Amino acid sequence: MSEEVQGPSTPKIQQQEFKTEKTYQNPYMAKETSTTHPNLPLVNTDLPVGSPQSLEQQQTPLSLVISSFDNVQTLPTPMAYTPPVIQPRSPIDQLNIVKRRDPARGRNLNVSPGKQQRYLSELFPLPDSSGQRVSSLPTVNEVSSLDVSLAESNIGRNKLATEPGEGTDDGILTGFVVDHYDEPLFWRKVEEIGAGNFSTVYLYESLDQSHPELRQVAVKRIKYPEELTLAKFESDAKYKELLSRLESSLTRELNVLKSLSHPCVVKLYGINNPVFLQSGKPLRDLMGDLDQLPACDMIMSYCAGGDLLSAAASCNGRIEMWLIQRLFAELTLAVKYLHESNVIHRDLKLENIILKYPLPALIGMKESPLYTQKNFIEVADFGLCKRIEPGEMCTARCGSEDYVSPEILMGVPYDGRLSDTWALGVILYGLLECRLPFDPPPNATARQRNRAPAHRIARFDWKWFQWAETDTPAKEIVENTLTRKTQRWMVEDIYESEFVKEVASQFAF
Ligand SMILES: Nc1ncnc2c1ncn2[C@@H]1O[C@H](COP(=O)(O)OP(=O)(O)OP(=O)(O)O)[C@@H](O)[C@H]1O
Repeated sequence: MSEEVQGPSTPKIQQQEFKTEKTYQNPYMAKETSTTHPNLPLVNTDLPVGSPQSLEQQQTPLSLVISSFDNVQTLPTPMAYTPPVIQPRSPIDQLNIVKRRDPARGRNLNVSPGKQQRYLSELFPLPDSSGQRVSSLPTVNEVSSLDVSLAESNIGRNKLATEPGEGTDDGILTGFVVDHYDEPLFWRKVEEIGAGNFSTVYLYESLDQSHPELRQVAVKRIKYPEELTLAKFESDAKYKELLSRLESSLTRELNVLKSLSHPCVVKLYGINNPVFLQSGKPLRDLMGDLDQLPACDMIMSYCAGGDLLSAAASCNGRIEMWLIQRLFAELTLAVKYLHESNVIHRDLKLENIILKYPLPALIGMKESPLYTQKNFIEVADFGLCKRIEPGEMCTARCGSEDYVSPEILMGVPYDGRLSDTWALGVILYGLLECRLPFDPPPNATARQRNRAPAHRIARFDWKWFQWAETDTPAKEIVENTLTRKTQRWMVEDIYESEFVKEVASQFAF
């Protein structure tokens, strides 16, 4: 082990067998049984670090081998995780998903954030599911609170046949401002600005000048899973279940977005069809007798700087510390606001932090009065969010795998707020170290590179590399978030930290 590489007190965990015999019902596949996996230790995430039990766990034969990394030029990331041929037996090994890499992202960044994250969600499968398998675990019922059926109503139905953006492909979008459904507004498509697993995002410009704030908008067009676009499955019970899951997920995203108002959270300005905001089952209401799913275009605030992952990639991950502090302070404010509003995000990651302006413009604002007056970021992508009751635990296993907390991986009920702060720790580590904490270490052996991040996450197996010898107030945030849930900081603790408080107290927005 290289002497100069010192990490936080990453526990080494005794290899134990899973005791659980829980059976998970996978709605898309045959029943799978979770039993013991020989290679995966049981991680008791409730043990305080330093406790006798925890120390006992450290006496593990699975010691992490860190050899010297003198010759490391780039940080390796496996292109794909090939699951073992054996029957999956632990909750983690049920995460049978393929990693995709977006070649446009992070091309020049010798850090592993330059990849499209593996995605796991039990809520609904990926739209282009050809090469993807979505982990689907204990079924949970996270239905939308909105349960208004507009089946009897004709609102919006006449719009379907002439859906401008998609249907006629003339690049003109007709939309309605939230809660003002009597008067349509029109936008012209400019270009595609982003794409995720569940949507494509476009820049649109207003065709009239009546609403200056709506002059440029980001339009998020939902991609439907292939299973729903193939009409031959329509009679299937499976199709109906999938449609209803997608619908509740979509309405949840829309209704939560509609209720939020914070400078550092993306704004939902409007929608191409009011039914999406008025009905609890808009897809079924709008489909009617038609054999196609209705286009769903969310009209949102536009962030000209793109996402933080791409921005970091564009400067080879070298973002100055003042800017990291500034961006992270805003992110903390946004998440604090969400949690105070009883909303958990569940998909916080670099790709979902979007910059209001391009990076050079943000850097140029450092010395300007705008520095304290304008927000730099918005948090986007509420596709996996959930409104929770105080104290409510979640069971849906979802998120992007590199950012997902150990308790979500292990399949135990989890506090969504603590899983969000775990993701904040991953993000801050990523910005500081130019790699994600649970990527294979820079000097990884071939065996370590083939191991999925999930295995390292379950062991809290991360280390400082670039920051091993240097101190910064940012480190305490990472060390107190990438830790066991019983010790993990809530967002209020992060907000109170020196690193965040120093900057956040200056904001005038
Ligand atoms: N309001 C916006 N302004 C500018 N760009 C945006 C905006 N919203 C999204 N984008 C871009 O589009 C990308 C995809 O958006 P989003 O994450 O909402 O889609 P998704 O399909 O839900 O993604 P995921 O696969 O991560 O769930 C973002 O990473 C970002 O680059």
